[in-house]
Parts: sequence; C-alpha cells; structure tokens
Amino acid sequence: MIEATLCFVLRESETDGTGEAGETDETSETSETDSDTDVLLIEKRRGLGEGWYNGPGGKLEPGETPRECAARETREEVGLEIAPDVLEYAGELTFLLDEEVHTVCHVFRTTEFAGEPRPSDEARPEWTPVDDVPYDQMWEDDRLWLPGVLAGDTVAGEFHFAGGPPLDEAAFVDHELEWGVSFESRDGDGTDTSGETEAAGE
Ligand SMILES: Nc1nc2c([nH]c(=O)n2[C@H]2C[C@H](O)[C@@H](COP(=O)(O)OP(=O)(O)OP(=O)(O)O)O2)c(=O)[nH]1
Repeated sequence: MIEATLCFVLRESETDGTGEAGETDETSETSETDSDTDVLLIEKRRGLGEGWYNGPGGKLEPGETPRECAARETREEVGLEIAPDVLEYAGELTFLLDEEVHTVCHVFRTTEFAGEPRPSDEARPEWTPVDDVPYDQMWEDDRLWLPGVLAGDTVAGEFHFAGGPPLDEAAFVDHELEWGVSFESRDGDGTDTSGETEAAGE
C-alpha cells in the first residue's frame, strides 16, 4: 500500500490586470470572474498521472508525516515554502485497484505560503481559477471531490479502479464519498467521521 499526499494552495485571484488571472481589456465592463480564488495546479511531467493536472504531492518518505510530505513535495515540485503545521487536513482518499487498497492519499489545503511557483523536472505550475479547473485533463475521480475540497469542505472517499496496473491506466468503476468529515488535528492516523454517505449512481 502506498501512502501519498496532495497539497492544494489557494490564493485570492489577481483581478487588477497585474497578474495572469483576471486579465481585462478595454471593452470589458468588469474584469471579475465568477470566482475570486485561484488554486495552484501542476501539469505533471513524470510518474503516475503524467500529462494530467493535479495538485503538488507524492509519496511519503520513511519517518515522514503526511503534512511534512505535502510541504516537502510542494517545495520540491514548485518551489513554494509552506510550514507543515499550517496545512489544513481536507480529505482522505483511498484508491483501490481490483478491490485491493493501492494508495491512501492525504489531501491538504492552505492559503499560507511563501515564494512564487516555478517549474521543475516533475511539474509545471499554473494558478487556475477554482471555477476553471480542467477536470477533463485530470484523474476521473477528481471532479467528484476536488470542487468540495476547494470550497472548504472535508471528505473521505473510496475510489474503485479495475484492470490495472498501473492505476492511471485502470478503469474508474465505483466510488463512495462522505462529506463533512471531522479529521480534527490528525496527521494521518485515526479518524473521527460524521456525515452522509453518497454512493455512486445515486
Ligand atoms: N488528484 C488525484 N491524485 C491522485 C489520484 N490517484 C493518485 O495516486 N493520486 C496522486 C497521489 C500522489 O500525489 C500522486 C502519485 O504519486 P507518484 O507515485 O506519481 O508520486 P511521484 O512519483 O510523482 O512522487 P515521488 O514521491 O516519487 O516524488 O498522484 C487520483 O485519483 N486523483
């Protein structure tokens, strides 16, 4: 079983024409988009999910906590500095391949970071308005849980894939999601859950 992380860094969109987001032209009545928040996505250049968009993240190293891993991977992949303890635990995703647990992924969210994103061998970073996330160029399950996570909710999910390995070539066949889960101050162990279960196909 692989233990991995994802880290979604959020910022207020730049709508004054000085940044990439919210650029305007003289004929526009307003430069506002539907959303005033950007998320830092990466185009993954290698490894599982290569060529797709995702958040920075990767596998835990020995002795590392999930939040330490999320902060390290974000630094290595896009050069942002994040203190592990500011990360908000937003989700626990379990990916099953042919009914066996393949990966447990801890999902974090933060608005606190230092530095400017820069590309690396692993990732090309891109600030993306949360309403423009390219779900058609991402893992198929992401459209089910990422909008809620970006909106501030917490989630526990199970995602069933069949026909692999590798996981990113398997078919996505089923899922269960539970929203409003209380993870308290956990770092990856023990969960205190509450909320409704939403089964696939409902
Ligand atoms: N958004 C999203 N991410 C997923 C899904 N499944 C899945 O494994 N991931 C994440 C977990 C990890 O962050 C990443 C896979 O990690 P990886 O094995 O490619 O890690 P890596 O080699 O790039 O990283 P490293 O630890 O070797 O540096 O993809 C999914 O369905 N959706």
